[in-house]
Amino acid sequence: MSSEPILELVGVSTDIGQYHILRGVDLNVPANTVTMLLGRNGAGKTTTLRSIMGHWRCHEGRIFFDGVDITKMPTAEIARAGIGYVPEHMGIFSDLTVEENMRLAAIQGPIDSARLDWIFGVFPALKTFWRSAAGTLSGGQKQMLSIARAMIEERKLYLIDEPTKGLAPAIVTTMARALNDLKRQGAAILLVEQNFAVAQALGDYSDVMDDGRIVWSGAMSRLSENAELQQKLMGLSLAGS
Ligand SMILES: Nc1ncnc2c1ncn2[C@@H]1O[C@H](COP(=O)(O)OP(=O)(O)OP(=O)(O)O)[C@@H](O)[C@H]1O
Repeated sequence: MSSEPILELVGVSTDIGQYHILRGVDLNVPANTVTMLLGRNGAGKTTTLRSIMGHWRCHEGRIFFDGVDITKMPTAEIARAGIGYVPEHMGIFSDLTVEENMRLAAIQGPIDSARLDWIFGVFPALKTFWRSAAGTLSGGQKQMLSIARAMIEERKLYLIDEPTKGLAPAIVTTMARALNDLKRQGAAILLVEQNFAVAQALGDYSDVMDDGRIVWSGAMSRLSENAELQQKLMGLSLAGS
């Protein structure tokens, strides 16, 4: 890979209760790239993101972010170090307004108005519903708010779990544009995404998981050109899914 990794997992193993979910994950995310984390349902993608954030604690292995060992750091400190996390189930506060959700997400202080204008440009609905309770937004708007919360301050790395799941095509396009903007600003993104058109359009690299391990790693273009490889790694033709 061309650039130094901003994130490096070395032999990360995580148990949930009695189950061995991650079994020695080795993963590199190069700076200023989009790395796709792919694999069948239950392969361990969400558990990998949660282990990076310290929501699950790995019992073996090491996690380095920007050269610093974050393996045992408290989650809040990991976030402050510069990782934005967008969980699969949104992570927004339904009873609070859009504005309050955004203000709470700005962990370094007041919201930067230029950055907020950029977010309103990408997701105009958030401006329209600024003073509405987040719980009253549509599914797509909630997903936009969830991503916008992570975008409100500059982060070196974003971990984003299935941002387009269940969204209408027009909103998927908006979402993809927002992620592209983040990358153009110099961020790295580790993205779990089942929509192959999105994965193909955004991904520079791809890591495929199976049964708690990375089983293939390489340029996204190599995977998208090779239907046989997709079939072998994921048991399905991604292009047809
Ligand atoms: N809280 C939990 N308790 C018990 N098992 C869990 C828990 N969370 C996840 N698992 C199990 O860990 C395995 C990996 O789950 P994970 O959510 O990381 O997979 P995934 O690759 O993200 O899949 P999906 O696309 O379905 O979200 C699965 O077998 C799942 O059932």
